[in-house]
Formats: sequence, C-alpha cells, structure tokens
Amino acid sequence: MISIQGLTKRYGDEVAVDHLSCTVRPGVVTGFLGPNGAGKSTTMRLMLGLDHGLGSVTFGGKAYRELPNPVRTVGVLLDARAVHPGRTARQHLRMIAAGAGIDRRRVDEVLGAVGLDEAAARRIGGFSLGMHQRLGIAAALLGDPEHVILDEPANGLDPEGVRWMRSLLRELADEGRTVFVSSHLLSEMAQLADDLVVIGEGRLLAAEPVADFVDAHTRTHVVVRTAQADRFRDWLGRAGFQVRREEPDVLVVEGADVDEVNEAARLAEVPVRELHTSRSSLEDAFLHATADTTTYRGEAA
Ligand SMILES: Nc1ncnc2c1ncn2[C@@H]1O[C@H](COP(=O)(O)OP(=O)(O)OP(=O)(O)O)[C@@H](O)[C@H]1O
Repeated sequence: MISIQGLTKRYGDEVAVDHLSCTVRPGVVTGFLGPNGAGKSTTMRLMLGLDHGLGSVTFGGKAYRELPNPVRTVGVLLDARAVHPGRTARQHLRMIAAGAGIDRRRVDEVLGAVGLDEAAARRIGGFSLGMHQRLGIAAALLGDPEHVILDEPANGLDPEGVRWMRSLLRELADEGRTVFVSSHLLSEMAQLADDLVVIGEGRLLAAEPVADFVDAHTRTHVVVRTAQADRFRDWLGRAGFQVRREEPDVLVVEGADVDEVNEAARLAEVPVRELHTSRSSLEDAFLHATADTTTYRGEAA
C-alpha cells in the first residue's frame, strides 16, 4: 500500500502539489489522472524522493529513502528515454541488477516478460519509443517489487503493445502488488484502472473506484431514435425533460431512465425505433471533474 500524506511542493509562488493525501491500495490498478500541469510528474518525483517538498509518502509503511533496497520494493518507470544509448538492453538491466544485488538470471526473465528477448543484445540507442517503454518496464520489474509506479507506460506503444501493457498491469495487480500508473489515454484508463486518483492544480479532486468517479461526474442518458424527432423533442421539453437532438432522427434525454422515456413516447403517440441507456465515458467524467482546474485549455476554433 502507498500512503500519501499532505504532499506539498512549491516552485516560487506556484504550488505544484497542494496538500495531497490519499492511499493507493494493493491488488488493484490505480490510475493517476490530471490535466497538463496538474502536478502528476511532480507528485511521482516527490514520492520517490527525487524532488523535495513537504508531507510524507510511504510504501508499506516506509519512506522511499528508508527502504534498504528500493529496487526490490518499488519498481519505477518515469522517463523511459533516460538510459545510456550505447549499452545493450541486457547490459543496461544487468547493471541495475548488479547494483541491487539481483541475480543476473532475472535479467533474461524480465526481458522475456516484456517481449524484448530478441532485442536483448541490441544497443538501446536504436530502440523505438515503444521498445524504450518495454525496457523501462523490464527495469521496473527487475526487483520483483511489491509496488509499481509507472508514468505514462503506454506512451509510444502500438495497439498490440497497449493491449499487452493492460494485461501486464492486470497480472501485477492480481499478484497482489500496488500498481500506480499515470496516463493521458482516458479510454485506456477506463479499461485498465480499478481505482483513480484525480488531481487538478496540485489538489486532490477524487480518489475512488472508476465507476464511482464516472457516476459522480456524469449522468446516464437515454438515446431515442424516432422518425418524429421534432415532435417528440417538443413534447419531452414541455413535459420537463432535458432533451437535445443528436442526429436528425436521434434524441438524447438527460437524467431519465428508459422506462420514463418509453412511457413518454406512448403518451405522445410517437413510434420509437430504438431506445437505450447510454453511460457517459470516463473522458466525460474527467472533463467535468477537472473543468475548473484545467490550466492549458485548447481554444475552440
Ligand atoms: N522544475 C520546475 N520548476 C518550476 N516549475 C515547475 C517545475 N516542474 C514543474 N513545475 C510546475 O509545476 C506544475 C506541475 O507540473 P507537472 O509536470 O508535475 O504536471 P503534470 O501533471 O505532470 O503535467 P503533464 O500532464 O503536462 O505532464 C506546472 O505548473 C509546472 O509548470
């Protein structure tokens, strides 16, 4: 378990991380989300003692700097490109293994686990971004750590790689490890994560299961397909429903359930061709939850 208590970091006048407190539990994948500049990278650096601030972070009760052999307790992927390009993948991992007193046989094990066995003897300088990510994950797993912290691990991976990453993280969680992973890919996160920690402007916005977060920040809506969309929209509007036209023959009714809309169609004598509930996405929930804290927002054209 990772416990974060009152984590705070200032750069001059700017508060990058603002009294952040939460726990990250073992056995599940926890996604770490926030808009650009929200403080995710700073938080991860603080967690690992790479940056100094206020507050505390513990891994199974111990701060990172108190761990006798951190590689065996916390596996980390922060910047996959921060490796010596002249070394081969195997040499790179053997150096880390030697530094942490890990048997060198483990190197070939993790190379196999991340699908780099064929590239083990190649110089890292020639690696693609996806291969760098795989190597970074291999390094994170080398010490068979109980906690795994990965910053944007899916970055640069092709669709097969993303799928592989998803199943790897699931396996790590199923083995009882604590898996804390940041990503900008919300649809990926929706499939991958069980819990979420969401921050905005350095502050905690949510720490809860994905489903609870989506429920709290979105409403389900009912989608109706009818040839009489105009007439039914007016009828629903008069009856107090919140309704909008999505396509010429499709209406979306917010905050209602299928039975209510079905009954409304019966009363309005509108023939309906399709009627179903649609759940909002994690992306909708994220945009809603972080709307007030998004520093870098694209202007609509
Ligand atoms: N070394 C630094 N010096 C000054 N300000 C910094 C430094 N590092 C980060 N910041 C500021 O702290 C805030 C948080 O940045 P951080 O990189 O942690 O955000 P992030 O959530 O990781 O963003 P992104 O999603 O864009 O990677 C930003 O406003 C950033 O400008």
